[in-house]
Amino acid sequence: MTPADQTPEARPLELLAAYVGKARWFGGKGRPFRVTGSRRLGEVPGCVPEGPRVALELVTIGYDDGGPEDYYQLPLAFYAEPQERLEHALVGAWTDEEFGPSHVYDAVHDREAMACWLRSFADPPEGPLRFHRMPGHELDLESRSTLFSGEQSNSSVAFGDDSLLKVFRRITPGVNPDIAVHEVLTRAGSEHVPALYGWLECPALGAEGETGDDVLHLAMLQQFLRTATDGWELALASVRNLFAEGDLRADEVGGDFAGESARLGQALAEVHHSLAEHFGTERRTRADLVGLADAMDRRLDEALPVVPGLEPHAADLRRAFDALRGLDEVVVQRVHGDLHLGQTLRTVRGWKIVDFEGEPAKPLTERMLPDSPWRDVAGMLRSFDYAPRVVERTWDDDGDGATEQRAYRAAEWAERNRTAFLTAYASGRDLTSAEETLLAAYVADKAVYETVYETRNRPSWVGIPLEAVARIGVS
Ligand SMILES: Nc1ncnc2c1ncn2[C@@H]1O[C@H](COP(=O)(O)OP(=O)(O)O)[C@@H](O)[C@H]1O
Ligand SMILES: O=P(O)(O)O[C@H]1O[C@H](CO)[C@@H](O[C@H]2O[C@H](CO)[C@@H](O)[C@H](O)[C@H]2O)[C@H](O)[C@H]1O
Repeated sequence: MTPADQTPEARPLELLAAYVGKARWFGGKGRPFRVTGSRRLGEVPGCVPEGPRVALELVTIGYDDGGPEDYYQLPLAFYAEPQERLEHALVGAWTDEEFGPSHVYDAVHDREAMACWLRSFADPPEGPLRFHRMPGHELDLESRSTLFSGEQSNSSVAFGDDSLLKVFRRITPGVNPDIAVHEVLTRAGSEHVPALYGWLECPALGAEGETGDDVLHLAMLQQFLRTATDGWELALASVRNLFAEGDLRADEVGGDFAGESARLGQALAEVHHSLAEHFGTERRTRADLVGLADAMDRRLDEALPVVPGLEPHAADLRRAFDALRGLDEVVVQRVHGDLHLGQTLRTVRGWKIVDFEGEPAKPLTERMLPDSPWRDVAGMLRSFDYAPRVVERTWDDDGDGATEQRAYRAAEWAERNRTAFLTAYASGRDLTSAEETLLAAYVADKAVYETVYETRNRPSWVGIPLEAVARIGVS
């Protein structure tokens, strides 16, 4: 039984489709889709008479290309009167079965609506929406919400500098890995993740007579890291520093990032250690490694029609994947699954790692499977490649004729930081040849994933992973 099987209610589905289609967090971009249904998961309690009514909708997305349906969460704020301040977040106007004639807005943009969530977390009410709290933190009910802007798969709302609510957008029945990992690492007292304060869930199945213990995890409330700076932004600033100093090398400029990269490598090693300790490890044999190589091959097969520029490099990529077939065994464990610099935050207390949801495009069941920690390392190595290439592309050169020199220095920055990160991750030891093979395959696989991701989301950036793919054959 899936959320689609639940009783549909009359909703102006085309208005919901128009809103979803242009949202950054919608992962179905580039595919023909329709909203085929919408179910009300519940009303957020904690609202006040002078404010909006807030309800959570689960919309079902069907794809005309025959792919499986997806479910997306739309938290909606219902007002009897139009709200000029929320014009940018308007979903539409209709007569709601519960709330009557309404002007309806995406609730994450609305402070009045988000205050209802906070009150519900502070004093969890009974009802279909189940607000859970972790012990040890008193929520600041006076804090005002601010929606994070930017390129994200979910919607994150900060409550002052006290807490951060991540509203999950694509919903899969079952435990959300981000919540599960934060819960375990918070209880273990890990220094490298923001503490989990609570989460929101509801039963997966609503219609009468249905059974099953699946839940829908809808949102996660966590510690707001008030001194945090995004690792991606720090890396970009370091590259800009380097480019601004025409004659200096990466290790000579003030903004050298290698020390941070090394600390980040150490932080990731510690997180992996905690995850292994609390979720356990498993051994995978040669047959599993063949399965892994097959999966990478399949991902390439699926990417080729989407990104024709991959074709000339397909043989080199497959060679990197094939090398896995010669390995005897690998130890797997719970990992991050989609690690890049944008998932790291530098605070006065060191590096924190966030967003343990895995790759948004993968089915949840796959994202929860144990994997090699080298997948995460590969993700970071790819990110150290991205940062200088992004700056290179947007650098206002004023016709200085130094394009080639910049490309050389970009490569130098990437290499310096990759090495610092990797050396610290491995505590200074050399990688075994099996580890090198694994790492090379994961890097190649990640680059393939990125070519598809960029084609669908930021087509002008597809050259970045494509150039990396092209380098795989020559290294
Ligand atoms: N606990 C936190 N405190 C402050 N900022 C955070 C925290 N967690 C995440 N962020 C910021 O919010 C952004 C989005 O978070 P992330 O978990 O990556 O969301 P998404 O799943 O939408 O990609 C991150 O890039 C980071 O800058
Ligand atoms: O952060 P998300 O979980 O939404 O991850 C997706 O988006 C990322 C971009 O925001 C994307 O990362 C790619 O671009 C980054 C620079 O913006 C770069 O640092 C990463 O190395 C690169 O993979 C990620 O792949 C995607 O899953």
